[in-house]
Amino acid sequence: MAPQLVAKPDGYVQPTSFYSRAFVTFLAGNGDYVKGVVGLAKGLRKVKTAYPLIVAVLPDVPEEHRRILEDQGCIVREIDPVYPPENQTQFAMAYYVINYSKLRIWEFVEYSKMIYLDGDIQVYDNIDDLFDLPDGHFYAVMDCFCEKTWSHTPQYKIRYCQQCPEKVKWPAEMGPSPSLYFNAGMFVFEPSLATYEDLLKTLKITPPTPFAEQDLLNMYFRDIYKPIPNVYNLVLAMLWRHLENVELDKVKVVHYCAAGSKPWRYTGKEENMQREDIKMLVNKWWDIYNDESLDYKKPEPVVSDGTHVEAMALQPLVAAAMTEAKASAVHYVAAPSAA
Ligand SMILES: O=c1ccn([C@@H]2O[C@H](COP(=O)(O)OP(=O)(O)O)[C@@H](O)[C@H]2O)c(=O)[nH]1
Ligand SMILES: OC[C@H]1O[C@H](O[C@@H]2[C@@H](O)[C@H](O)[C@@H](O)[C@H](O)[C@@H]2O)[C@H](O)[C@@H](O)[C@H]1O
Ligand SMILES: [Mn+2]
Repeated sequence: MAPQLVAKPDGYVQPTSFYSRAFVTFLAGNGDYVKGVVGLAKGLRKVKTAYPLIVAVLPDVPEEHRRILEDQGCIVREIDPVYPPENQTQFAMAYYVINYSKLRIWEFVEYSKMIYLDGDIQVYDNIDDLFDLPDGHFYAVMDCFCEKTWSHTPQYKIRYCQQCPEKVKWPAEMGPSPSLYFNAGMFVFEPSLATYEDLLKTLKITPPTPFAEQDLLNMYFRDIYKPIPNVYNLVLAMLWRHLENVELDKVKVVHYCAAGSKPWRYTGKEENMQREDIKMLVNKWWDIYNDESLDYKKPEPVVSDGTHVEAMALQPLVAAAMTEAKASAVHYVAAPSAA
């Protein structure tokens, strides 16, 4: 059954899908980040999200890892890499160069609203309400400038952080204080081909910087960026840098981005990794990862009496409808000119 098609203002024929909303994450390489994505898929299932999880994979993600993700109810979509212009930049982490490929998710225009989540994020409470935030803005949580990964910046040098702007004030002689800056491990956005093309065009003329695509996104969306509370993306460094800004029992989303905090690689040896709150959060991640009751179960046939079927169970049907819609979309667009 081909879903109805809707022509959008920019001429794109958009298939109305079962979901015009979805979570999306990004996976590159044949390493252990696939564990992060499996954990994320199970965490989203545990909080009973109504929306699917799309995994944008680079070509170097092996078939075996793609199968593992599909068996966990994910919709796996291959994307082409995006490289920054030739550069001599020292990225904060050498592998950040692959993170520019995240920009491909703006092409996922069969969805009107998406929430991007890094693979090293876990969702511990339902955050579907974020999909209802007003359109036309870019929502994300403010980052912290206090880790040494920020030592290249003027704010780090004067110990200024947007998390406590009163503690060390931005000096007038340094000009206007920096715009609010978000962590790009989690954000609410609206896919759009026009935005996608413009982002790639902007990338081509923007010298790369240490935080790679995160810096580019902050510059690009600066005028429509709206901060959301840090319960939606707890950057772990907040625990030892700005504990006064954190209410751990209210946190819904944890971002395991501090050095040594990736649960699937945790050794406890790095700085801050012996903290009780860090050990608790790493164990919490493993409890979900190891919970077999959270594994995806192939769906029973969709019942005809309208009973709500768990969203993740509809994945394959949605993916099939997408493919069919895209095929008919191509046919539809071709028909008028043939007339
Ligand atoms: O080898 C890698 C490195 C990164 N990533 C993806 O890129 C995201 C951003 O990298 P990371 O989270 O390590 O950056 P951080 O937030 O720790 O600075 C990860 O969450 C993954 O989704 C990946 O798939 N494979
Ligand atoms: O490629 C640039 C990266 O930038 C961000 O990394 C974090 C991480 O490096 C922490 O160690 C820092 O303390 C934090 O501030 C910084 O934002 C995003 O989480 C990640 O998804 C990716 O976009
Ligand atoms: Mn991350």
